[in-house]
Amino acid sequence: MIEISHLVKRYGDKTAVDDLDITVRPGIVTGFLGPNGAGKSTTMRTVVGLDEPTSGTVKVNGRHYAEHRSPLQEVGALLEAKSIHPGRSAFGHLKALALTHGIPLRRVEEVIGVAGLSEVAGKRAGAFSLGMGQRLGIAAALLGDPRTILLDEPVNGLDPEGVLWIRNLLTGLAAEGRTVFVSSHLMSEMALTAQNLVIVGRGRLLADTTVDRFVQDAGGNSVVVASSDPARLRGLLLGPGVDITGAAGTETLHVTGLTARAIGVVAAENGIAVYELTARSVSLEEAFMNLTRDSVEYHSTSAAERLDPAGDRSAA
Ligand SMILES: Nc1ncnc2c1ncn2[C@@H]1O[C@H](COP(=O)(O)OP(=O)(O)OP(=O)(O)O)[C@@H](O)[C@H]1O
Repeated sequence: MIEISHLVKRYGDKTAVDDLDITVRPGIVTGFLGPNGAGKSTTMRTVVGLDEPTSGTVKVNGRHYAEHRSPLQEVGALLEAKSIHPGRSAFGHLKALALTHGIPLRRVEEVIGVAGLSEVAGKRAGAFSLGMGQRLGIAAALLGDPRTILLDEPVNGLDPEGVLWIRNLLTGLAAEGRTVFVSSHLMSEMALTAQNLVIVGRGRLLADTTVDRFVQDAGGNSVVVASSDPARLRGLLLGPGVDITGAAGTETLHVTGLTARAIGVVAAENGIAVYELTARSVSLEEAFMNLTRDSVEYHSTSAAERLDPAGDRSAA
């Protein structure tokens, strides 16, 4: 469990984290999302004592990180700044970590296997690809068999097989009752992996919710149905958990809470002709961008804006 209470972190004039209040629970994967510079890495660094909060408290498994007697066995972290000696082999790196933390060498072999690095364990870490480096970082995070795992952008640089591996690994770790807190820019990947989402922008909490709730609040999955008798169809479809909207005088209804298939069956059973039946799923990326639009610090400009910064296209 990670308990972050009124966390503030400032670097000079810059407030990287602004009064963040969240609890990351065990037994589920919690996705940590936000635009570039939102304060995700800073927050994670404070959890493992790499950054001191300006104010507020951060506890992991009930204590401040520094108060744990064997922190690597409490919290495993993959953070952006890697401290791997490039001349060392993957095995050598993990062995050195294990030796300094009283972890048996058999565990090194184990995590090398889990991370899929068995064939390259003797290779210089400096020659590793981005994806192999990520796997080594994750192996190091798991070395102490920690109850809480923090991963900053773990899918960065991984190929599709690696992305799937991470998804299964995180889900498995959570199923074992561990706390899994993972940052990512990939909303669609988080939707598949996480149950809870913490979304930040400019250091502030924007949402602390479940993936299901987030989808629902963003408009949920709906079905558009155009038919010969929308008023009668509406009456037939209405029921608990079903919401139907549609402008008067049009043949189109927007239905949430029922599948397109179920609507088609009801229409057919009641002799109503269906002209259109379209399932619409909300794009999570779109919902995320709507939520964080005002918090994005690093906007790119469109090609048109770059060509004509004054925005006066009539002169062109
Ligand atoms: N050591 C530092 N000194 C000064 N400013 C910093 C430092 N670390 C982070 N910042 C600033 O704090 C803000 C939050 O940065 P942080 O890296 O935590 O964001 P992030 O959400 O992890 O971003 P990204 O998605 O790009 O990795 C940024 O504006 C960043 O420039």
